[in-house]
Amino acid sequence: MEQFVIKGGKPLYGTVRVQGAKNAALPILAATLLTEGIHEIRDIPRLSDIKVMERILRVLGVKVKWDGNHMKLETSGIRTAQIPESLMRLMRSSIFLMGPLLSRLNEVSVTRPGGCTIGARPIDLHLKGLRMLGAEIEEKEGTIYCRARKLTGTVIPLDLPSVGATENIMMAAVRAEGVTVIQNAAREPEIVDLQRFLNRMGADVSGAGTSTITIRGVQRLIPATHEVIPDRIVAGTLATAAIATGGEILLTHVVPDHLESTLTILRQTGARIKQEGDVLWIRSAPVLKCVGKVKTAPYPGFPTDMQPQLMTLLSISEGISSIEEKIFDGRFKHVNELVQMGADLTVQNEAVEIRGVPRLRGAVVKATDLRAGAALVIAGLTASGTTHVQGLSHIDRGYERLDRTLLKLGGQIQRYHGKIASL
Ligand SMILES: CC(=O)N[C@H]1[C@@H](OP(=O)(O)OP(=O)(O)OC[C@H]2O[C@@H](n3ccc(=O)[nH]c3=O)[C@H](O)[C@@H]2O)O[C@H](CO)[C@@H](O)[C@@H]1O
Ligand SMILES: C=C(OP(=O)(O)O)C(=O)O
Repeated sequence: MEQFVIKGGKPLYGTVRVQGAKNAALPILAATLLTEGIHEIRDIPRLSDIKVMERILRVLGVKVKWDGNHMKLETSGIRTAQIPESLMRLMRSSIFLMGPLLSRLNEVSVTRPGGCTIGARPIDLHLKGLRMLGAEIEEKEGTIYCRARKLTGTVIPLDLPSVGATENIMMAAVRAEGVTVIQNAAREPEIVDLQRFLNRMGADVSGAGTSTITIRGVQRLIPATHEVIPDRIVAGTLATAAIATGGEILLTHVVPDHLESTLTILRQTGARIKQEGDVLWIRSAPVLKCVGKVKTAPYPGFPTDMQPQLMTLLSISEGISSIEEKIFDGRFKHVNELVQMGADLTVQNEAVEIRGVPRLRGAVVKATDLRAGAALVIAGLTASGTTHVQGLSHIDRGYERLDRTLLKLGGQIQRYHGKIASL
């Protein structure tokens, strides 16, 4: 079993270039299926989720060539519209294949996607959107069959601003006849990046970043070259780790505007943060302070994907804070692990009350999802003694060589394969 062994107590110092965004790269890779030809997608993080997307694309008939973090995809030879259950199950983002394949081949069959256990995560809004565009969808023995003789633009009001449903509908609608309007669309920066890529392919999409996205159907798309945006959650995670360890770091390749809500809260702990162009400078404070009440919310609110990492930081910040999780109903699995490390946390329905303690202590803990894993790594970096973080497959879904990045910043972290004698 792989694990990180972390000796806590070293402040992080140094400079890191932030990786490209997983949540931008995954839908964009799926969107390359919309038309045939050779696409080039640049700055893709080398993550296990990207590997799964690559495997699915290859099964569908796409030829893929890597050059460092850049990927060339030849999408001319698509030979099937069926995605095997074994691959669908590996991640939530497999659902992004629905929209593009339906548009390109008029049919697609998938099973329900897998992914981290952070809540129920239904796909009803994805299916509702595709149905409203004209798809017939039938679920039989676990397989969702989706067919459309023709897709036709319409007004699609979303019951809630789902990121994935917004993206799936955008991709399905780019070649639909007429105009599609997504109301109550999600506004995340990754959606703006998808719009940029689709428009580079010749689509006519506007409004991403606002609650109303308009997609005017076009007849033809062309392959495109695109560089994905920097990962705002990775930037936020590293900033949080620097503050928690009492360090000082520079992050390059960042869009500070994308991190506004995160930086506002991090500053309330007393940390100093300056931004200039695509660089963020973060310096911790001698005493970290509590921040009162925080609620996760759709963008531009405080991101749920930063909630566990912030919880670790507030666990060692003086005073009482609370975090309410408003997006996912099962995203507190890190709480017990942090308590095991000495955090003083009380769960009250959707919220956790956090009473800051002077220091966490090392323990053997397990990541049960991606950001919970990041939170436990930060906890290990600040704790007294040694922390063993298990469940690295979750962390590897979203962070490119996190251990190497932290080592470079002076963190004492090692990845071990197999059993460790002292355990
Ligand atoms: C690959 C990617 O971009 N993942 C991000 C995306 O996930 P994802 O796209 O899955 O998240 P959504 O925005 O869709 O989910 C938000 C909420 O809507 C609910 N919902 C969603 C779809 C649906 O059909 N029905 C429904 O009820 C979900 O259960 C959840 O409670 O946005 C989340 C919220 O910012 C982030 O945590 C994920 O990192
Ligand atoms: C929940 C996340 O991702 P996904 O939607 O891919 O499971 C995440 O990135 O924190």
